[in-house]
Amino acid sequence: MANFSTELIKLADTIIDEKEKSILLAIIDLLQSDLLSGHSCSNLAVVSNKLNQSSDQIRKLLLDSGLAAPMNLDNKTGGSPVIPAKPIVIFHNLVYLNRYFYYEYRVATKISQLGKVYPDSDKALSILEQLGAIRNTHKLPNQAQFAAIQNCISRQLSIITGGPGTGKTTTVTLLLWALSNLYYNDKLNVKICAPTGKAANRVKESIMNSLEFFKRHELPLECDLFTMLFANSSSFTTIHKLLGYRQNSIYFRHNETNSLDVDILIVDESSMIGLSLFSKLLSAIDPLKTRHIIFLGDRNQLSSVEEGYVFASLVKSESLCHYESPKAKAQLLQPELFQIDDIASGKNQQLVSELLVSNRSNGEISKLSLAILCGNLDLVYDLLAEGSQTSLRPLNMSELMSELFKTGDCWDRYGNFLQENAATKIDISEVFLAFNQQVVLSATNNGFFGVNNLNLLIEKRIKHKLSINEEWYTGRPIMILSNDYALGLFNGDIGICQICDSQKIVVFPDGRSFIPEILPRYQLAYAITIHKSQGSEYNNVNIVLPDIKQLEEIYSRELIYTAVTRAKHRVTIFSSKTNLDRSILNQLERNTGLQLMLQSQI
Ligand SMILES: Nc1ncnc2c1ncn2[C@@H]1O[C@H](COP(=O)(O)OP(=O)(O)OP(=O)(O)O)[C@@H](O)[C@H]1O
Repeated sequence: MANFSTELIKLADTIIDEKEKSILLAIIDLLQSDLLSGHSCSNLAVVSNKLNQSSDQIRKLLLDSGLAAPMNLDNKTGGSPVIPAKPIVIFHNLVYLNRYFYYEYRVATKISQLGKVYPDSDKALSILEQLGAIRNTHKLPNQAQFAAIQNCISRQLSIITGGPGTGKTTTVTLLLWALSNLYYNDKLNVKICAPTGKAANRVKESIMNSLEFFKRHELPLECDLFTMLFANSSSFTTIHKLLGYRQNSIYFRHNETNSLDVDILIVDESSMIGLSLFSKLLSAIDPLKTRHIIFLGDRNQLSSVEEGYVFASLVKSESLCHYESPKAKAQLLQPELFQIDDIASGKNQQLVSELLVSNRSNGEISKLSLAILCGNLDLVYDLLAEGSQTSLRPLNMSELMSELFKTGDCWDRYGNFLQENAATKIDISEVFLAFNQQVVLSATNNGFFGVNNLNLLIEKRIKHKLSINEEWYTGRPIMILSNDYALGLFNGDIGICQICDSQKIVVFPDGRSFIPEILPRYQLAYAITIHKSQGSEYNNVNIVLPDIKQLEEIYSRELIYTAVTRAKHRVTIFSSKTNLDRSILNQLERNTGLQLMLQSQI
């Protein structure tokens, strides 16, 4: 992005008229700042408003400067429209840097190319009948899950969205069983990927748990596919690994000219995928080779850290549940009063299947997250006041530390665990298990209540408990902050230190270990940002919303929903009422032209 704007500024500098030049430079500045905030483009009306010019004046100035060209998707003179070779593209009322227009356009094109709807075959019908029989006897899958499976079987590309515990993984596991039976004679090449290593490991674990669940409930769903999946080390992977990352390159080994050799592709945590990666992933899919591609995710979570709004746009392009409608609100908050069939959103052949009912026993946390989604402040505060699993505390460091180090709980328990095992050669998987029980999530890295300071304070207490002064000790958790393709370590990966024969190593959940000196940039991981917590879950989550003026903009419904839904058993929010209100009432929307493009029948 930096190169783009440097080039653009150079071009704008050649404009002779000083007034025009200054407006152009201001537009470039706004474009860049929108990209940094996650938008893929700028809204012409907003730009003109900020610069005190009319939209027509801004459009004319951009076009006359020679820096921009209009793009009209309806204007197809033989084949697909050609994207103008200008640094700026104006599409409807949106202003793009050329590259980002190209990414969105490529996503939209690919989505329409992957829109194959398969006719109902006898075999498919018979498999659905078998699944229907299982449903009758075992009450699983439920109606919405069944409809989602039906949708996915009948379409080349489909989306399953739903909050935590709504049964996305269960549905996908059943779907894999159905597909392996459908294509019985073929040796299916199935890949299951996610944007981060942590999320890829989690989906693997969740599918294993689903299979265990089926076994316990005696569902007759044995098939070789699962044995094959778990035997092949590359079945569960990150999107970067799947596409074949290359060191020091933004290009992958797999692309439109060297497509992925995969029959069925499942992509988990899709809301975390930024625009450029989404575009590159779809480009590497050959519609003639890949039979099914299924995107899974929670459309209400925070969007990717990078620019783009792809998953939410795709879901919105065919959205069925509007949280603002009174009926939807009533259904969401008291699903037990409604028949599951009322809520089931899937119908045969829909692109998007939405699962709404949580199967988790933690009723309070799912109610709280739904009240947040509905923007119902009264209900949120009632739930926080009355709940045994949910609570609101004032933002106060001594209250926070007493909660985190309550005797025998949270980080105190982790400290006890490390202390009890200090003399033995501890099994690192047990350390991970103890560590992953709890987390502190802050909205920011900096400041008194930021991740950096919280980590220092927590570590000080842990070290005090262990009576040590050393920097590295068994149990010290760190989070990697940048990608290192050579080591195969990625932003967000968490490792834990183990001292073996006086040597310190950092072990990662896949068992690989490194000496700390060769690790890419990292930070302590007792506390992490809410953004970094996406794709993870913990029993006990403590959320901190610091009072920092600059943070007001980032406080949003998506942020607080993402933080709350990381919790499985307990969530405590440390915040002022102002910040919590602000978070719940502020719904983020990113600028994007993707929905317009999808409607344009590319
Ligand atoms: N139809 C159902 N009836 C009863 N239990 C179910 C049903 N579907 C899923 N479950 C159970 O609910 C729990 C959550 O399901 P699952 O892991 O599939 O949800 P998920 O949406 O993938 O969750 P997450 O987003 O946290 O990964 C599991 O214990 C699963 O066995």
